[in-house]
Amino acid sequence: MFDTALKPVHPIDLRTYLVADLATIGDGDVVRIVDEAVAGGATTVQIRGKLLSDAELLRVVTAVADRVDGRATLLVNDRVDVYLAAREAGAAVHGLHIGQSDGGPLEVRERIGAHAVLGLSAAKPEELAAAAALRPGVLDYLGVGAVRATPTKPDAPTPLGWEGLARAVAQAGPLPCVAIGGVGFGDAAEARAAGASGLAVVRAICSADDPRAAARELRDEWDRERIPNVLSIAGSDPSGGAGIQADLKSIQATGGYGMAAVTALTAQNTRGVSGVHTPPAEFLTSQLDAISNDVRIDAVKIGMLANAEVIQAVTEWIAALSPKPAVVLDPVMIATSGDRLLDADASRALDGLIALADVVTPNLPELAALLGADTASSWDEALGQARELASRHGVLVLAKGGHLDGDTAPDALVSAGGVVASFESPRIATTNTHGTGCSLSSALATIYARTGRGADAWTWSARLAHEWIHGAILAADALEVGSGSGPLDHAYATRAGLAAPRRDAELDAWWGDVLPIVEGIYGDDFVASLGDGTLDLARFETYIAQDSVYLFAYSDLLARAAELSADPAEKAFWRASSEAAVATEMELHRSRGAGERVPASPETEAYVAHLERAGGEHAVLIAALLPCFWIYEQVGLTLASKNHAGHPYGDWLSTYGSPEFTESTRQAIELVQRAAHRADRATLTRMREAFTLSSRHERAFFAQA
Ligand SMILES: Nc1ncnc2c1ncn2[C@@H]1O[C@H](COP(=O)(O)OP(=O)(O)OP(=O)(O)O)[C@@H](O)[C@H]1O
Ligand SMILES: Cc1ncc(CO)c(N)n1
Ligand SMILES: [Mg+2]
Repeated sequence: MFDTALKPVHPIDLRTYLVADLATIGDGDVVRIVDEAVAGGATTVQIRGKLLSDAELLRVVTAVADRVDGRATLLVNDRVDVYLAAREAGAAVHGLHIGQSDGGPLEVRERIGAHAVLGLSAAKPEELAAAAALRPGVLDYLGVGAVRATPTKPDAPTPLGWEGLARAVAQAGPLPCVAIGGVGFGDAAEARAAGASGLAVVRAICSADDPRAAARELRDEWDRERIPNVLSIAGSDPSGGAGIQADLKSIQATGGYGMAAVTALTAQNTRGVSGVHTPPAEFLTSQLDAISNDVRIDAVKIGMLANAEVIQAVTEWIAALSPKPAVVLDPVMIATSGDRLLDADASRALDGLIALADVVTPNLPELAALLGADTASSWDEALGQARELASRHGVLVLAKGGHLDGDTAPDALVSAGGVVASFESPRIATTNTHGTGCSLSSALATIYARTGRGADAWTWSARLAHEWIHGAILAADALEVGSGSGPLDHAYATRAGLAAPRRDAELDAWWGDVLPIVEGIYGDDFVASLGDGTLDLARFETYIAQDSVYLFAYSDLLARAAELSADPAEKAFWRASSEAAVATEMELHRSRGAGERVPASPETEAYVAHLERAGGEHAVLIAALLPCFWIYEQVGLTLASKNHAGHPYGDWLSTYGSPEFTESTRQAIELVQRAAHRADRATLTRMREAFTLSSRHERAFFAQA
């Protein structure tokens, strides 16, 4: 028997929400359809029977509840009496979903008690604001739509579209929202980008020949974070610091399933390479065929290739793959020890393989060798060479500055058009950097395969890979491997988790949560046209006027973060950020002659209200403040390459694409990360929710213009 008095332990799972609409199902077998859908992965089921009498609906609900028996959240549409009667009868039914006209949520909540689930349909700004203003515990979620015009809800107001959904989700405040109305297969990415917590479908499952397969497909699409299968094609380094050994550790550490085909065997340790044995290239082809004949390959990382025959074998095998996986080529030529790992005459053969890669990750000597040029002596020179290589092969180049001296270790993602994004971090004073390049390229391939979608996926993946490798190098000195240039600690995040709950991966996970929302921001025409300068000036001024209102409130909240900070250095950072926010705002608006302050829009009000709500608790407040740094920095970095003299919005692009803003973002990330280390589980959950909510508000803020 299912105890409906107990609220589901976890918040309601809206990911794959089936509306079993009896009018659509007609004389189909609703119990079978629901049972199949739940078996396929439907997480919540709503029984809707507009034309049935209470008695008829009760019979259906009871029958479905008996079959589902708590394997999914079961809700009744509209009919409070039917829900209460079913619960009285001990049926496994959790609650209700009501419309705007079905009596207010407060009365319904009174009648069904605190533990039942209650969802409400909402779409218009006033409906959303009213729902968000209710005290916690009245509503559990909102059904927001119709996203598209749909025959099953002919009386719905004009469709929201995806940007309308994003605005609605932001105005819903802390309430999770399920997107409904004309949505189905292929919509998960957009719905996630809008900040929704799931997709509600009618026909996609009710009218499917195979409801289980339909539900499974919707669920898999929503859970897009598959574990990617990543294949390393590289050499063996028995000391474990580089080659396939490092690749497998890196792939696993960054969320993939690692496989490896061996191109060459080296006799190697932390002091150098004492021998190389390269089996016949035909045997490599046998290894590769064994994999591609059996395993879905999501990404390939190519490392040491040894000679021209091996390069040819790999080129032919990659060219024949269909569908083509993401390909990262680490052009390994010289080991950290200086020993050659690629025959001198083989560099030319590499050109054919580079053309098949998505990203090439040369260090400075390799970059020069690929161009037949001298090794760059400065970072700017290296960037020029990277751009040359990118345009020659139509490939992205992740130029690595590890070999430079100086107090930072810069990396940069470069395309034929120039620098797409750069990632600076302090150079770590250690000699244990054996295999950093192998590890970085494997991490990049894996993170891309795990999270990559859309135009800037390589940028985010490169950023996450860069942050991951930084942690692995920082942790290297704790290892005791060899007397030369030692390896990294690829397992640092997991190892740390074993000892004390270090949560470096925590913010990676938070960023993963909001990645789709950030992608949505890139997809909105406001940001795209801001970047290429075609944005209508009036729209930009609307945005800037609201930004002025927001920055004033935001600077107060940064000052509050300073007050709440215990650590003097942290206090100083938030206070400086508060002053910078006002200064930025004054500068941007003064230079544009913005008039007096305009009243706050609903989006601005909702965002500031959210930050105010977070303002009581230091850790939650700084988590809520972080997206304004991090998302603006990402947008700024991504648009930076579109900046030029005379760009109509060059001031905005320069502000948010500047190294100073990147540095303050990095500091803000570190401070929130530190607070996350100290937080207990409940606080961490509140921090993560605040971070996600702010990200939604960021998207709505851009979209309002
Ligand atoms: N001392 C350091 N401090 C911080 N980051 C570093 C340091 N050395 C290397 N890195 C980073 O490690 C990554 C690999 O860069 P590097 O130039 O070492 O590649 P590589 O020479 O191909 O490495 P290897 O050939 O040993 O695998 C880059 O992201 C770089 O910024
Ligand atoms: C096998 C192998 N591949 C790559 C490198 C590059 O570091 C290395 N040292 N050894
Ligand atoms: Mg290397």
